[in-house]
Amino acid sequence: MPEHFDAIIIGAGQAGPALAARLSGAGWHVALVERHLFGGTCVNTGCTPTKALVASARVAHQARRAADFGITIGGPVSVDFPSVMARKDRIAGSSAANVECWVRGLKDTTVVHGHARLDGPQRVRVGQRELESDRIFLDVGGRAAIAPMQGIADVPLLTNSSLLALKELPEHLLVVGGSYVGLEFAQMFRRFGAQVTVFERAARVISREDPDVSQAVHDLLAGEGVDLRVGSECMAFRMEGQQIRARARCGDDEPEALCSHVLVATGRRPNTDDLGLDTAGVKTDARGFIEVNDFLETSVPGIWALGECNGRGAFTHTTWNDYEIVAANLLDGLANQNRRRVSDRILTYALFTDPPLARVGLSVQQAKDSKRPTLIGERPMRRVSRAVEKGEEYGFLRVLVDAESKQLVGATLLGVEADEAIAALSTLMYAKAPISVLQRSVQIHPTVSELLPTVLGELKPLE
Ligand SMILES: Cc1cc2nc3c(=O)[nH]c(=O)nc-3n(C[C@H](O)[C@H](O)[C@H](O)COP(=O)(O)OP(=O)(O)OC[C@H]3O[C@@H](n4cnc5c(N)ncnc54)[C@H](O)[C@@H]3O)c2cc1C
Ligand SMILES: NC(=O)c1ccc[n+]([C@@H]2O[C@H](COP(=O)([O-])OP(=O)(O)OC[C@H]3O[C@@H](n4cnc5c(N)ncnc54)[C@H](O)[C@@H]3O)[C@@H](O)[C@H]2O)c1
Repeated sequence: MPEHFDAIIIGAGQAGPALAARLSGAGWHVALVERHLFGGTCVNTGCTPTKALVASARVAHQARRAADFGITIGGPVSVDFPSVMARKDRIAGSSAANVECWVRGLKDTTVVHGHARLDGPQRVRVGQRELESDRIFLDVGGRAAIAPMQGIADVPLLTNSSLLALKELPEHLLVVGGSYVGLEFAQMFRRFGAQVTVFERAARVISREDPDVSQAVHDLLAGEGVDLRVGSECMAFRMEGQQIRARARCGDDEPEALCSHVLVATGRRPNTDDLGLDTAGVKTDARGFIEVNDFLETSVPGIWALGECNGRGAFTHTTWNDYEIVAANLLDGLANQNRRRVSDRILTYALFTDPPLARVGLSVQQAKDSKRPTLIGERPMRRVSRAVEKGEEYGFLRVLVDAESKQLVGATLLGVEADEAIAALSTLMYAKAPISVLQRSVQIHPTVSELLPTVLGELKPLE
């Protein structure tokens, strides 16, 4: 006999637990199925462990620069890699335990352990158990996608998950893919003392960004001794004794690296291939992402898809926003015209190199493509007094403003505290307020944010 629920949620990543809490809080009888670790990618193999490691790497970097600040450290700075990893494990482990404790404590939520598969539009099988509901929520996330490359079957490859489980510092880490995952790991492992090489297939790293932004991040990492090879096509691998020989083709150049470890950071794929979607008729796109409308409803009534698996966002904050949209539309009694929509979301994210790169809205190229008259304001971080005082002058502030409405349409901040300062700009965009609101505001001195009104006052036409 199937067990009946008011809602079945598959996946306890970033949307599942919060949705279970809200639905069960509203009196629904909920089943939450998780096959592996509570908290999903972000807590266990993504944001939390990587940002804990970025913090350790920053301490090592700053300690090496101690003399710049008039501080003497009595001897060379060394990195105790097992202790760094133990700290990361403590932080991520406690986060995962908190999520698990939270969901297990929810009244009216049944936690089911195991791999869930749809078996028709209203039924889910988990091992021997059959669950039934006319509302099913899929928050199954994604995993590392390994790009096809010659010889990869013959060499050991690491993904974000296995790299985070290493016990010893790699002597020479080769990172394939110079984007969010690859660059955060590249910088931190270099700071821990490994030799690091990045092979990126595109003509530049983080190729979704404007070319000068890519270049600034490239120079930042190169300046710390990361060897970056862009335009690395046709990567091939083979074992050479205990080491891995990697070769690429970059135009006329054929760079090679003899490395101890290879991290593949060539993108993500959704966990939809073994979910029984076909049994219910849930449509996916060519890459396996579940097709959803503006309310995150799939092609099958009564089935929603949230988070990374719907292809509408690949960040924790976008998954969380998906949860808010679905919960509000189901529970908040919103009038039809007030229903929350994915299209209300403004793109924002950070690359947590040190200093970080923070983005909201349009890039310069996208603003040009929009054909709207646009104004641009820029300031190097060396003209931001807080950055000078902190001895971290790398980077710049850039804002883009619609010339007619005088509303902010995008910003790129590269520099110390950029990941925090961007929030004022995204809030301005959500408020659909003219930039005069921020220009007339008083910000704390000395902060990076205090220069945002100044940059907005120094606009010129974007050519
Ligand atoms: C190295 C790295 C660093 C990152 N850093 C950041 C960052 O700093 N900031 C940021 O915003 N984002 C970051 N991200 C992205 C972020 O981690 C993800 O976008 C986010 O975790 C997606 O949440 P989700 O709930 O959609 O999926 P997930 O967190 O992947 O959760 C899905 C859950 O579903 C479970 N599951 C899957 N299939 C089934 C099934 N059939 N049955 C039962 N359970 C199932 C999985 O075990 C998992 O627990 C990072 C990602 C990586 C890889
Ligand atoms: N700070 C953050 O918020 C953060 C951090 C890490 C990851 N993430 C999330 O994880 C997702 C995945 O990140 P990612 O960096 O793995 O993927 P990505 O899709 O952003 O980048 C993959 C990179 O690999 C390159 N590539 C692909 N095939 C290759 C090949 N054969 N040889 C060499 N290079 C190749 C691509 O050109 C691209 O630059 C991101 O979309 C992001 O949402 C977020």
